[in-house]
Amino acid sequence: MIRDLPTTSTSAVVKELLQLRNEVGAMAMGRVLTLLVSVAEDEADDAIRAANDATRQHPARILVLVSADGRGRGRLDAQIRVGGDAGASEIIVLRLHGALTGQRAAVVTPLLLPDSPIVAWWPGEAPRDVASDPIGMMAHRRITDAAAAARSGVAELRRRSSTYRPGDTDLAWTRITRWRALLASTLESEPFEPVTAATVVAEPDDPSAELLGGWLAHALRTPVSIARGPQDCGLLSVRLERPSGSIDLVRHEDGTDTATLHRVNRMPRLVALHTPTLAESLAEEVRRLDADEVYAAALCEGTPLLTRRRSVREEEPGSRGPRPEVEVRVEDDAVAVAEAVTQQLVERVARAVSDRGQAHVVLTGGSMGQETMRALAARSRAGALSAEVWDHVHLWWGDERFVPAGDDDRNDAQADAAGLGDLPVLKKNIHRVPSGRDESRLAAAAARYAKELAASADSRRGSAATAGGVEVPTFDVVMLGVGPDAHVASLFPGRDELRLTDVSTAAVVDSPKPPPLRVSLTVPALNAARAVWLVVAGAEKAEAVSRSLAAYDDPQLPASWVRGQDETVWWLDRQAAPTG
Ligand SMILES: O=C(O)[C@H](O)[C@@H](O)[C@H](O)[C@H](O)COP(=O)(O)O
Repeated sequence: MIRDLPTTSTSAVVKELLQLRNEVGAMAMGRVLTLLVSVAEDEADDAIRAANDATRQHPARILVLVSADGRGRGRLDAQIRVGGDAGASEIIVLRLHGALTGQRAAVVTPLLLPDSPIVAWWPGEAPRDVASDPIGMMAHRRITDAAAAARSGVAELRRRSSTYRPGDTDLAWTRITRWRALLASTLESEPFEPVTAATVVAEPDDPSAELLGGWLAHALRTPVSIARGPQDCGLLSVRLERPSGSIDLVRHEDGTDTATLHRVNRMPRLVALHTPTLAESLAEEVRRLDADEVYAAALCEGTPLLTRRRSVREEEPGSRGPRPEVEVRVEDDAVAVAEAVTQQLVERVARAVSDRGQAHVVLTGGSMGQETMRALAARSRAGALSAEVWDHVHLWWGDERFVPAGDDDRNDAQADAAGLGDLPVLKKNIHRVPSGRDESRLAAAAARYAKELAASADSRRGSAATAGGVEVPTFDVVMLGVGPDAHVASLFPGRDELRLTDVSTAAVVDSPKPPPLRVSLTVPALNAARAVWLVVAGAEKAEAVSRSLAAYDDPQLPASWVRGQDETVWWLDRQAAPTG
């Protein structure tokens, strides 16, 4: 039953309410909780809906104070809903106009039940100090939502922290309950090792990430950094570093409410990671009346300890201005492409060694990986670079198939067969990706490769500052073959690995191109290179090439994500080159 009372008074509302309760058969009002909602007009409908849903599981009266229009004469419009129209209880909506907007506590007091608990909720903007606000002062608990504030969510949390009083809570905190539960249960299982550092990756200015980081910093007494992920990605991943390797909880961005938990020596585990709706979060908070001490510690003691990192891939398309320049070079056929590429490669290597004392080159697998290795071996045999130069050359792979050492399927074995052994490179400078066949060992292999990359990271990239992040040598040249689906390395279309921003390697399972298990460098690791060269031949690649050239960070076209710091070159044969 719904009763509208336009231009009314609080005493008239009380009278009407008593009468309605009699008519519909009043529910027991004894100790029922009152949810006091303070909201602006444009947010009122959503808030009432969420409050109604939330209190279906946990019966409560809902008293909504809508600040309609602050100008003009004071006026009160009311609406009362009881029975079926009010879910589990009763809803009283009070629309305040003019001077009455400043007297919300006085308006609402006659409608409160003696001795019954009060929870105050500000779905949008909240007062600076909620506990000192007249409405907040009446309440046992005060629920804010930093994510809904008009100003920066992180700045809003700082306010909450500086004015915190027991009983305060924030829905940005409630939204991470499941994250906390998953991380806590992972740490409670073997191996019981201390966490030495942690990183939370999230969209910029995400208050939930801030609170999760604060919780980790306080609970684990460890350095925690917040790294920027792509705009609008929400809370993306958490990495906990331990001596035996890291734990990574990575949310899937495909709307499935799932995540993958990666741990050393364990199979990656698919876990449910539901992001609660507004009503669900509210229901969780309405359920308790005691102060949330864990929230208090995360907010007040943890968040001030956080450090901030910019991810290497700093912003998303659109916010980054025009697409970076790429160069396209076309040769007659695959052999000519390999010739041209390796001619440039030896020049770059010589220059790098003379300028910086070493050269780091990333090799590709696939058909062009073999073609370029054959050409490079021939150049080396012809004396293209002196032994002193070769002594300072490091070779890496952009990806590797996770099969046993020496298996014909391995990219390094194919490079060996194509003449790698003819290059006078020091054995210790040939950085092969760890081999194996067992999926349970894949994450550890990726982690080991990341460690090896980090050990070669030069100081210019600030190894200390990037602990737990993308630590790789500044590659002089990264060569990448491109698949007909536009994959590069083992970064396949639409897959989560493409969006990793703060790890240098990814363990890939279920690769659409066989074999299924692979280790790949990530986009930030590849893009840390001075030069990224996409090396492609064959008509079957033409479509992938032209679509990738026209795109920019398209999740369906991994080749459109890679680019070098100084240059990005597409080396194509005629068949792969776009026509016209
Ligand atoms: O391990 C791999 O499969 C590769 O490293 C892969 O990224 C390759 O470079 C492309 O798939 C192109 O391969 P093709 O040139 O053989 O098509």
